[in-house]
Amino acid sequence: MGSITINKDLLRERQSCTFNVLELTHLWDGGPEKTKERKELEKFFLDDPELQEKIPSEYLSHKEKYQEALRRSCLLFKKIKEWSDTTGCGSQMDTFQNILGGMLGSAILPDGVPFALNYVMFLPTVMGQGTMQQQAYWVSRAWNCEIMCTYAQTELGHGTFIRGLETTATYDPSTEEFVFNSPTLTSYKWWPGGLGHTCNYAVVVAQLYTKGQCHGIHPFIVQLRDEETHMPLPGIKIGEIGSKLGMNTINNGYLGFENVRIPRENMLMKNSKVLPDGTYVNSPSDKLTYGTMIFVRVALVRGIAAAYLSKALTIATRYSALRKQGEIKPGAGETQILEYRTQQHKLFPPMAMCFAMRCSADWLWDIYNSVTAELDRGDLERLPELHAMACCLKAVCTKDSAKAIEVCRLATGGHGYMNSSNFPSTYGMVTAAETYEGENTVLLLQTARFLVKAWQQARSGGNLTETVEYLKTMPLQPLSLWVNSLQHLGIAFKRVAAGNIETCATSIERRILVGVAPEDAWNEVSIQLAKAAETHCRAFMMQIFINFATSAQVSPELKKVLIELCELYGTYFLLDNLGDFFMYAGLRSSDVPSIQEWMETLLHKIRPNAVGIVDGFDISDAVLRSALGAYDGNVYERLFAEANKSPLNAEPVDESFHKYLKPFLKSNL
Ligand SMILES: CCCCCCCCCCCCCCCCCC(=O)SCCNC(=O)CCNC(=O)[C@H](O)C(C)(C)COP(=O)(O)OP(=O)(O)OC[C@H]1O[C@@H](n2cnc3c(N)ncnc32)[C@H](O)[C@@H]1OP(=O)(O)O
Ligand SMILES: Cc1cc2nc3c(=O)[nH]c(=O)nc-3n(C[C@H](O)[C@H](O)[C@H](O)COP(=O)(O)OP(=O)(O)OC[C@H]3O[C@@H](n4cnc5c(N)ncnc54)[C@H](O)[C@@H]3O)c2cc1C
Repeated sequence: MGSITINKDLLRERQSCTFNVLELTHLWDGGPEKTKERKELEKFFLDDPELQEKIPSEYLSHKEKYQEALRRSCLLFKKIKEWSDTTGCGSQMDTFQNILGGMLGSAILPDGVPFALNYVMFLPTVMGQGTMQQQAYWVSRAWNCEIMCTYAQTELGHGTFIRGLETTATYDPSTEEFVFNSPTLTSYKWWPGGLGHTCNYAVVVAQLYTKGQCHGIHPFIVQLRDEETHMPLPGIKIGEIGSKLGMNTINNGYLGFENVRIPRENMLMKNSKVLPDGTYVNSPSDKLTYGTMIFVRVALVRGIAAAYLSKALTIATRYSALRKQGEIKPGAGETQILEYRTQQHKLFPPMAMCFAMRCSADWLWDIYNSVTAELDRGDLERLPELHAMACCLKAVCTKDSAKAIEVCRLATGGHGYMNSSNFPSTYGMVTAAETYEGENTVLLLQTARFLVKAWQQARSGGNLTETVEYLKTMPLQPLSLWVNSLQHLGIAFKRVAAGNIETCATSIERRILVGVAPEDAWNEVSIQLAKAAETHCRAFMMQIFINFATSAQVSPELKKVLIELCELYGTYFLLDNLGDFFMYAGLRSSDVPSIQEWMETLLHKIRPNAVGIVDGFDISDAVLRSALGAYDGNVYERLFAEANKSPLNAEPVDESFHKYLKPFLKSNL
């Protein structure tokens, strides 16, 4: 390879950018201090040669991949402690978030961190559902990695319908122990991250039986393996579930129980309890058991959906600025593919989505923290709204992100199909989030349940919480003529959501009136219900983005870009769902050409800043891990270098030629 210089087209793009890229980086990170901290953190971890990949993981066997991931995880977590002890810079929680779900983790362990569940689910469950004594004991042990833990809820037979879990925990007052059993094959735990060969403890969710009565599902801490030998304890049947579409180093496992006994104190008893004599004490709300799932859904919107989309966009946009293919005007010379309006339509709306996701994630994180504090004071009033918003934002953002990452891959043509583009592993990571922590359709239906209730509340003149307030006002406002403005977009999205919710509510009512059972009516209308939840989420994201773009304390140049992206978000989804806007928002077909033109003009306006915007995400090459997306744009040299890492290129003639191909060819002479 020749000497590395910055690609000329990328240089030109950077020179023509109209805003200060560093200002965007600071805005994205949450301030200059945060940017500084992130960069120091990245340097500390990514400059360590021991944490760098020696052989691309695609060329390792399944077992080697796991072993290498475990080696790096141990080093990584030692370094996290070193980092916090020596720098005092940033809270450990920030660092963990960056490692487990954020950019840093994806640079060092792109196919998943086998320790993730210890931090993402075990610790939050103990903190949310354990008593003070339980927290004091287990949190420090797990936090300091004296033990390694996971969260075992899903079973072979049930993932969504958790009330149907089959694992049993039966209380034995004579020994003050719970006895765990897996009565059927379908009751085996299946999926928990790190369960296969990494963890020695787990929170296990099981049906609690005491005094002959079942009290539903509850969380327990169960030791799985000996702390010295790591051998499975008697009665524990444990293993790994095998190779998957992605996340192949997170070590998902299975787990069965045969009369496994644990002390009574290992039931997490902050909410409900079993007394030594076996008396069951009820929780103030059975929904509190579901708290950890809310936490992870909240964390995923930023940590997975927005973060991985920003990576895919950086790769595809830089590549599109330097890749030349064909001519727009014959004889005018080959054009950067980013000049094609269709290419801009592939890349710029996802850029807008990325910003909308980030604003929504910040809002969600804030309300998560305030509602959690209210729950601790026994106030459950805002829990349904938090649950509803966490569900729909998790579903819509992971869906948009996965879809957009695939569009980014397609936008890079054949080279995007290479593992060295880093699209396959990025997609594998994000599409998993469409399923785990609540399958997306199921989560949308949870939001719909809240929305239909809110609709009924609005009709009967009751009070409504912040996110559904519009259900009261929207139907009353007269439909006005269409105006191409952000304000009108915000209202139109709410009208569409309100209209969809009303359609569902009246469809259900109509069916019930003619004698359909309410549950059947719900199922019959559920296609529309899932859609209503999505339109509610979209209206929410539109409004949050409008508030953010119009009130951001930034330079006029950057503000202009934010507003353009915000308008693009609105026009893109409007044009993609015209039927809804015709039905509910007063749009007429004669309005459409001007909106189409508005959207096309926005693509044209964003075009000169496209590279600047993705540069503003400030994702280093070590984090991007992409031959197509590196900052210098030396794509072809990098593709060659990556191809030469293929073990097949180690010898000019592979031994299989002599073994198979040569005899075969000769036999045909
Ligand atoms: C340090 C941190 C760093 C973070 C970094 C970023 C992250 C990085 C991550 C990378 C690593 C990846 C790790 C992968 C982790 C995956 C782990 C899992 O999947 S684990 C497995 C995850 N598994 C799943 O997610 C399973 C999905 N299934 C479920 O969640 C539930 O079973 C269900 C919701 C579907 C139904 O439940 P069911 O009992 O049949 O309920 P009904 O329908 O009958 O409704 C009854 C009432 O309850 C209400 N309500 C419901 N939920 C909640 C809630 N959470 N709250 C409050 N309320 C709730 C509901 O509204 C209703 O209210 P109302 O109308 O009566 O007033
Ligand atoms: C990579 C990965 C990591 C995971 N990690 C963990 C972990 O650490 N710990 C853990 O406990 N679990 C984990 N899981 C399991 C995960 O939480 C479940 O897979 C998820 O909750 C979905 O459940 P399921 O697989 O049973 O799907 P199902 O519920 O069987 O869904 C199949 C289909 O049925 C539909 N469906 C189901 N119920 C309804 C309904 N009520 N209404 C309408 N449609 C419905 C769904 O929409 C979907 O289309 C992980 C999963 C993955 C993929």
